[in-house]
Amino acid sequence: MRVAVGSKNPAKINAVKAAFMDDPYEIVPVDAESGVSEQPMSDEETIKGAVNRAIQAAERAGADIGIGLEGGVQQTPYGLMLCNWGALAVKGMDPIIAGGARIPLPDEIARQLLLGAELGPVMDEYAKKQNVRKNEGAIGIFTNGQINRSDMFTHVMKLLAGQYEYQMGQGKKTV
Ligand SMILES: O=P(O)(O)OP(=O)(O)OP(=O)(O)OC[C@H]1O[C@@H](n2cnc3c(O)ncnc32)[C@H](O)[C@@H]1O
Ligand SMILES: [Mg+2]
Repeated sequence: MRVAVGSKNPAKINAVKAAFMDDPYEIVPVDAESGVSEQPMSDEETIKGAVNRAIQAAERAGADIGIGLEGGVQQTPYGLMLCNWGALAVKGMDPIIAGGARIPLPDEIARQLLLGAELGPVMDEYAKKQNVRKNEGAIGIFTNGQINRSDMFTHVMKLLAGQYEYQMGQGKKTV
């Protein structure tokens, strides 16, 4: 079964591989547009990005299942939180969604995002590293390496794959 992932980011692709490890699955990374801003600023926008990527990835790769993983931030009374969402799309079914772990961003990072900067470059400058977004991610830096971006997306992927299996088991039909 072909599983298309709407991203070429290794932190995301590794997470999809971890959830669809078994033989019948072939993982196909493809470029897909999120259709939302480069830096989504709410859960709603981030979910929309994940769903758009999932649908487009499945279409572009002619795959049975499309996966979209999207990172963003959400303002809360406790600070600007990192938020991450995943979507799994199968033709004829409503997209399945699942959210990732969240932590507040330090004020110094939040301030820059609220002024319009993107988290990727802000994190590289802060950590004095390159491509943090493709490696440990902001979540890896701010959890002292306890949970990296791939771990976090792996959890999201298990939430997606598990809901998909459950719905299939309940006899939900695809058209
Ligand atoms: O190639 P794609 O799949 O687009 O992967 P990406 O790393 O750009 O990831 P997203 O588009 O999902 O994330 C939206 C923005 O937030 C940044 N971002 C999200 N989570 C991050 C993290 O954990 N560490 C660093 N940057 C992150 C990312 O660089 C983008 O600017
Ligand atoms: Mg991006």
